[in-house]
Amino acid sequence: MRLKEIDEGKAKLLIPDPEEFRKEGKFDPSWAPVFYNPRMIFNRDFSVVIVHFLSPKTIVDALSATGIRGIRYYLESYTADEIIFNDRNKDSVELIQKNIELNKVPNTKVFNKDANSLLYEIKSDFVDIDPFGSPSPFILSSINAVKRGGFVAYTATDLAPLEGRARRSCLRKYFTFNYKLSLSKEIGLRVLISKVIQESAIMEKSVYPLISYYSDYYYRVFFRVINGAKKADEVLEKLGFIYECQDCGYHEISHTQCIDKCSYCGSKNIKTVGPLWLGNLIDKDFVNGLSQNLEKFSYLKYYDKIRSIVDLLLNESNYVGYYNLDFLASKHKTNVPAVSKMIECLGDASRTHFDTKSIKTNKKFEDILLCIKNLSYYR
Ligand SMILES: C[S@@+](CC[C@H](N)C(=O)[O-])C[C@H]1O[C@@H](n2cnc3c(N)ncnc32)[C@H](O)[C@@H]1O
Repeated sequence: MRLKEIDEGKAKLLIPDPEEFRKEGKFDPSWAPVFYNPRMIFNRDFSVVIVHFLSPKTIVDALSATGIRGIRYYLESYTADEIIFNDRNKDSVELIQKNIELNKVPNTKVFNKDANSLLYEIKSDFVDIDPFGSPSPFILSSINAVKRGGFVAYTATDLAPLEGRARRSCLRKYFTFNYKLSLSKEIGLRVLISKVIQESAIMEKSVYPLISYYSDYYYRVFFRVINGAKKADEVLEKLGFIYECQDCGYHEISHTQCIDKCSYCGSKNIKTVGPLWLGNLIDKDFVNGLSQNLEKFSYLKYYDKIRSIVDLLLNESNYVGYYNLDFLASKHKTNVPAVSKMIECLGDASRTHFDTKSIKTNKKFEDILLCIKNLSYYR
């Protein structure tokens, strides 16, 4: 394999030369013997920031590929004494060794194991799971590997099941009865969180989302892990269901799946999704602290994007209701109002990072419909 040296953040990185694996002028990172995806630089930039504020002393990069994550955590998050790298692919492990040397990372261990077997042998302050597709096969083992009071993060790129487009796959991987709804971008993240909560509860542990978001083609969630059966029971209480009326567009949460009609218009044409997480998607104190000290990461390629998503996450976390304006306008046969006009009309609402055509608000459904109708009339 021919190697090429690139820079990412403060790291120098050897990756398989894409030119060698190009087919008919095209290149996909999965065609190379070791995986390196430049489309995930934002994910890694943001992770470097978040990990800095978590301050773990030991880190496991359980699915390392080139080793870029663990190396960047050492070079840029400035908190870890020891980084453990792992990949079941032998070519990866050879490249990880070279990249560790290139970046002079001390105190490392590199394993060539199945991540699940490794994660049952070790304990760490922070475990990062960044798989191809769903993180579900690694949830139980990764929670097991987190030390008391530690942290775990997951990337999930399998949006089709999470957003309800692949319903059977969602049931298999997340044990959620899912449908594609107008608020499925947010629901997908809540389905993923619900699965992690359920798996943790098996081990009498509970997890709390510190920061979670959607970007490009994936979800990313960082959790704090707490021990104790009682706490696990309390978190499970916050799992539930949500239904969306296919006639009027109203949606409501419920703690039971047995909902037979829309409580706004009485229609029986409703779709119910669950179990899913009904609690907060971020820990406001944690994200506020991160937001106030973000400047030290202004050298990052995606600093501006991190700043804007952090601001949006904080703002939208004040609201529960999620309304896609295209969907509501189609149900009520109005023009689609501009998001800015809807926010102005409601007075108390936010844009959402999930989708540029949706808003978040705690206003009553009647008020939302009134704004849509008035804005449509005056267009
Ligand atoms: C999406 S890539 C990781 C990308 C990397 N974290 C990054 O930021 O560039 C997933 C990696 O997991 C490895 N992998 C897949 N299944 C595994 C398993 N069960 N145990 C260990 N490694 C595995 C693959 O070889 C691949 O290198």
